Amino acid sequence: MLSQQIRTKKKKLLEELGEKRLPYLTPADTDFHQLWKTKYSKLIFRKSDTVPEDLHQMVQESFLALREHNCFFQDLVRIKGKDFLTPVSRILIGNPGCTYKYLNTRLFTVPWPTESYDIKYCSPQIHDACKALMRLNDYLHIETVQALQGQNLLENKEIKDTAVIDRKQSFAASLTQQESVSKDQSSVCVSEDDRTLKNRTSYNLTLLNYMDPLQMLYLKQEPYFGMGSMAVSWHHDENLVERSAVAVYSYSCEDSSVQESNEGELKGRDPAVWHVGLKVAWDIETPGLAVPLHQGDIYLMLDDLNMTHQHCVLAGLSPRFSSTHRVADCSRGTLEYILGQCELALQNLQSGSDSMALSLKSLEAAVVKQVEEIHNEVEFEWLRQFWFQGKRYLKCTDWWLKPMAKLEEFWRKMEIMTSLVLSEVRKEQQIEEQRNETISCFLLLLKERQKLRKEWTARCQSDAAESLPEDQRPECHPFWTDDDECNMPLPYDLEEVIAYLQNLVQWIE
Ligand SMILES: O=C(O)CCC(=O)C(=O)O
Ligand SMILES: [Fe+2]
Repeated sequence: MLSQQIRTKKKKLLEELGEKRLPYLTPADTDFHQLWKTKYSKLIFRKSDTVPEDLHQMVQESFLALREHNCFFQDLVRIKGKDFLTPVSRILIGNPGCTYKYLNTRLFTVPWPTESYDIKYCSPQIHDACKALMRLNDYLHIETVQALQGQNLLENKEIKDTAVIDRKQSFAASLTQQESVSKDQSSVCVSEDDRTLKNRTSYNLTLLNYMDPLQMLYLKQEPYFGMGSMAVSWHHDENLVERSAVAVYSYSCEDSSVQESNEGELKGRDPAVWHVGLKVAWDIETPGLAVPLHQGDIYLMLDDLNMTHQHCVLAGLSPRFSSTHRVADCSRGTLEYILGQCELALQNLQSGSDSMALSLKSLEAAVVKQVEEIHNEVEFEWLRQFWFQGKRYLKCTDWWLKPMAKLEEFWRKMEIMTSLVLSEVRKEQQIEEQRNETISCFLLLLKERQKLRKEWTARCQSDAAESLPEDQRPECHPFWTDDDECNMPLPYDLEEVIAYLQNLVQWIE
């Protein structure tokens, strides 16, 4: 649905609700487990005592170490064209070179220690923390696979049963078995199911959240059910592989002296305790669910739960960390991908015989379009996203600095390529069909570039941006003015270039 329609629908619902609130259940309600089983069955909960004690210890120490080293940051996200600072502070940890985009913000992983990568951390504790979270990731992966197998969520029941038997044998043994009966249809499907299972559970990163409610001046109130203060508003998780699971480890630093309100005494959820809230999307019939989360509890959102339902995080009174493991859709989100794109674009650039004069190999519309698209992608999805987050990544590791410098070098070459297209266009030549097509494509992409540059300049100058401490303040980079001696072939502001091309297009038509 279009976001405008969603907004209208949401607004209408809230107006209809007025002072009334929709019902929701907590463990204090008799129907709680029945509702969970029937309407929220793909939400899996594991109490802290099911998790190995040494893992708890490692993970909890990591959270505290990362907080100690000031590695958590509020994100300056953009929703419906407005800038907001998230109440929770975050850090992304995961596979080297991976990114995760949410609410128009691309977060870059602090890499966890991965074989064959030489990663330098700012302190040994940060290294240990990343390592511990990778161990938690492995643990949650196994838990998720088991939960999915237990839930009959694989396509075909019969095949699923075979798969379970297979997994009970050693990996090597099951491989041999599959080979020996490879002509057997069901066995082929088993491996397909295995692949599906792997694709939907191989968490490649975790987004860590931290919030101390007592430090927050204002928290939004949950609007539909009256569930109280929210740390994270209702949402679907974005940018995930379709039907992939999400696993969350929750660590609220509960003080044993804080008295929990007696069960049954209160109406609704206990405001002292952290909860995850769930609702069925676009459904006001089904009551909501508020599940209390205590120190070290885990929950999983399996299969399409994240699509059919929304979730939110309801704040308690104590500071709380969570580690949310995801299968990010990295098809356009890895360093490897964007470097590959840049190399593709630069294939259209050639240096002449004197090796100084640069020129373009092709002026074909499709080629120019592809190059200018990649130019926009590297500028707005990578360079500006990265520098917008200030120097935050340097708190943990310098891992991204080199790749960013490389991407900027590529981008500079693409600025030259854009200027070369422009000078070709300026040459008065016989006007041919192909040239018109090239100019229109080119113009469209420059307009997009200009629009996005304006948006990013504004984003860097918002009140929220300027309220941030110096070391977190967004940097509008790359940025240059006409007097800068930076040898840029084109101005930052493309207004005049666009006006010129616009004119040309009109004249041709
Ligand atoms: O902290 C949690 O329990 C979940 C947070 C969440 O929903 C998110 O970060 O997307
Ligand atoms: Fe979420």
